Amino acid sequence: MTILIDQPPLEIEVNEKKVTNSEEMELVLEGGFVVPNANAFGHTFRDYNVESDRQYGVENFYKTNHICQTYEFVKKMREEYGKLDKVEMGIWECCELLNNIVDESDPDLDEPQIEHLLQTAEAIRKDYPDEDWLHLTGLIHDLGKILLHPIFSKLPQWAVVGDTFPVGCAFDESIVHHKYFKENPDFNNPKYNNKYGVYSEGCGLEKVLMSWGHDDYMYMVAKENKTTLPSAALFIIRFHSFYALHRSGAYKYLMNEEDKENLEWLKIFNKYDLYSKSRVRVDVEKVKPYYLSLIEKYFPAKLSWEKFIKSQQLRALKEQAGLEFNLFQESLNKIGSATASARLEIASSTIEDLSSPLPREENAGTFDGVALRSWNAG
Ligand SMILES: O[C@H]1[C@H](O)[C@@H](O)[C@H](O)[C@@H](O)[C@H]1O
Ligand SMILES: [Fe+2]
Ligand SMILES: [Fe+2]
Repeated sequence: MTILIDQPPLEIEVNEKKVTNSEEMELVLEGGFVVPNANAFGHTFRDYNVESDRQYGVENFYKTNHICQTYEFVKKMREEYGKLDKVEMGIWECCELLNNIVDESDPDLDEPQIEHLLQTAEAIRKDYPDEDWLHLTGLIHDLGKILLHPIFSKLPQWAVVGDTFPVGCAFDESIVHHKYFKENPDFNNPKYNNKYGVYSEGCGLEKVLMSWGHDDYMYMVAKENKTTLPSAALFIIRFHSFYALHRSGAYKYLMNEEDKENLEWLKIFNKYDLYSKSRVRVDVEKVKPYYLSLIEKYFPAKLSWEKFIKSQQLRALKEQAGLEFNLFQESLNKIGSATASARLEIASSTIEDLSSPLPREENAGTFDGVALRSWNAG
């Protein structure tokens, strides 16, 4: 029997079987991957309203994210980060740097990101052994989270992670915690707050500005460094967090024919990205040679990345962070004082980080392998 889980299909159906074991129903993807019934915290995947240890942080994350991600903000970030002339680094080096990064927007995972990359890639590899490009896509899809790294850009979480959505047209109601968009300046701007906004029917997603974060950044890095990965891989990287489209079917009218084909692969990819999240760790050393061979096949040994933002952008970010700070203060009034002071500390340190002097240009050369290793060890 073929059934679908968790959302109505768009153009394709990912074949899944429902099998019964002694106590509960499990969902099995066509290739054999077993979709777990619950995430590592015992809740349904992507439940943004269930009370859990992560719920407060995740909701607060989306509040800030939805208020700060405006059309203007995205345009500036794309311009700045599209330059890609500051740092040279290989793909695997970047994976290793994600060893210390935890994503605050994710209700399903609090493991370091390198685990998530390998879990996704390995789950795909088992079910699609011949699609090596898709294994590598699994490995690299979240590498853009390097923007959070203290020795990289150190952007605040709201500017890096979480589900993404188009800016420049109306925010669809299917977007997680949609209510917080009311405070986004674009919400009341007649240029942007209607179905098409600055876009047109079938214009193609390539032309659509998405809220700024790890997806768009990694897409730029892969594309500009002339990866030989197929267009479906680049599409997956750029839109894998666009749940409003691939899960809820919103914004379909912006797609062109090529987008529709690529969306089929994205929907397959998404099952592995989402449901492979677990506490079971992959043996990094064991799988490393395989992934190094794929990296060599599809990428140059060193890629160019944009690491720092310039003063103008920094100022803009500081203003946004001021907004973030206010949000924290507002929430302080609502929660108990012990947690409140802890939150205040976090908020203030975000502001401090953003106010610290700009890194000097001469620091922005090739990565020093030794320095990187010692940072990791420390
Ligand atoms: O919280 C997660 C996380 O940031 C993922 O990397 C992203 O792809 C998802 O869309 C989001 O829900
Ligand atoms: Fe992601
Ligand atoms: Fe992911």
